[in-house]
Amino acid sequence: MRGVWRVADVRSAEETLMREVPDGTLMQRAAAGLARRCALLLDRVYGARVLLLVGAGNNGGDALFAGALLARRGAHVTALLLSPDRAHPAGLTALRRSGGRVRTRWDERLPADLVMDGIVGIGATGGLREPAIGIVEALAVRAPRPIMVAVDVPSGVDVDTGAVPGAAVTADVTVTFGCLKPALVAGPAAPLAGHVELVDIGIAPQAAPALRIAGAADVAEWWPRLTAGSEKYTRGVVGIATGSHTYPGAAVLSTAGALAGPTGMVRYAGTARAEVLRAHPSVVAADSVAGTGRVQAWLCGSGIGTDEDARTALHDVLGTDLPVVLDADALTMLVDGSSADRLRDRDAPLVITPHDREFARLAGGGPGSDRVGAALALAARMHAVVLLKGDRTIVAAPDGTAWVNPTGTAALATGGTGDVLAGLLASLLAAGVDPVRSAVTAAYLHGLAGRVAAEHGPVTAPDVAVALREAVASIIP
Ligand SMILES: NC(=O)C1=CN([C@@H]2O[C@H](COP(=O)(O)OP(=O)(O)OC[C@H]3O[C@@H](n4cnc5c(N)ncnc54)[C@H](O)[C@@H]3O)[C@@H](O)[C@H]2O)[C@@H](O)CC1
Ligand SMILES: [K+]
Repeated sequence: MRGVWRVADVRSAEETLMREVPDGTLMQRAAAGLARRCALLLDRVYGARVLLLVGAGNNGGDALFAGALLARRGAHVTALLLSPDRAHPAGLTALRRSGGRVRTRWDERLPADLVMDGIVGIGATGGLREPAIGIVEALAVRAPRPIMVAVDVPSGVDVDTGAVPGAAVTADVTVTFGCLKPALVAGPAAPLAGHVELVDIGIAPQAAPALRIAGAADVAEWWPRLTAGSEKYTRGVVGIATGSHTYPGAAVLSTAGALAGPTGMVRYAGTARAEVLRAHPSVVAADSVAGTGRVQAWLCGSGIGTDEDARTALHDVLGTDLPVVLDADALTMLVDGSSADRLRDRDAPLVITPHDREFARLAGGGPGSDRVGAALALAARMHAVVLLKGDRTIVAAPDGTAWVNPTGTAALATGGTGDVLAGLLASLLAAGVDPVRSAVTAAYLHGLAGRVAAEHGPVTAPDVAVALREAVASIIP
């Protein structure tokens, strides 16, 4: 698990460390890491043209010291000071001593193979301002485009939320210091960071992380293991109430997702039973939730519709004391309030898996640009684990913990992939995996499956279901 910390926690960790090391040590470590990464990005440092965009604070200081290191290796380094009176004095001295040049006016002709964005870092408030906006926009359309390296964070983003309030830098690489920050991994800011590289400057935040990122090792650890004594109920039997005459595909896909999980058996309940059995002969099928044998978790939602039968299915699923995943149509039915009593009376875990439009219906407004904050608020209000889908899927728990999924891919933006995800998630719940871990694991493997499927051409939801098995096999020893 990797942690992601907010600005206040980064600052307090920096202050603790700064009391123990000589002045300027942290900035020297940051600048050394930054210069090393920039050198790798350039074909050749000697003779390369490097442009530093230098703002008023220490972020500009990092850029100046890193520029000095590159200048010493023979790069032609020019610092453009956006607030000439406030540029980091020691950084300026170091750059000048190393042969770097300093400019205070933007000029279209300033050459650049590589641009270092040291306009603003964790001290930022609001979007970029002039003259930075004009300069960043001009560089973004320059041909050939220079390599853009953001110092700590791309300037212009809201570091704590990942919102992008106005103009912002789009980086190829972000070299960040000490720890990851929310804007590098979540919200509309995340894609602006490009490839994120973490430089260890020795800080160790003590606060709980604002966000967590699971890795393959976590997923492997949480995945239930088979033992000599395993049978279907120790592995977990999952109930699937999805699909309908009109949308049998949703039932087939969510069942496929469940079968790729650790489940010992899938029981299907609904009117797409013929199609489900044809695709998956191992499934035991019934017409209704009430007529289904013993299960250990339910998935209700996708393709089930919102008619009387669908409402009965939802009501019956929520009436159990089992963990439940609600998706798609089940979320639509939740909004009318008719299941409110059932929700209120439940103690068992509830996981909901909305995309943005479903989220808006449930929450009374879209997630906006603070996706983590919005997901956490809905999780607390509904006493549910919220898996908010997106290219950086968020998992938010009612206790205030939040995760962001690192494996997402645009290849998954195609109809029916959410059904596969929900099936896998329900399968993990039925196996007794904690609801947050189930959601995080399902998102992780689903993303990986999307990537695997994309290696063979354009991706459809059945491809993702098939690739899920390969993704599971690649992670679970
Ligand atoms: N504190 C530390 O120990 C370390 C800090 N480091 C660097 O220092 C940065 C933080 O430095 P600072 O606290 O000086 O803050 P910043 O350099 O992030 O920015 C603060 C300055 O930028 C101006 N500013 C704020 N919002 C702006 C906007 N939207 N557009 C343009 N200008 C804006 C403010 O007037 C302020 O003077 C980090 O991001 C990192 O790059 C690193 O050197 C590592 C060590
Ligand atoms: K920056």
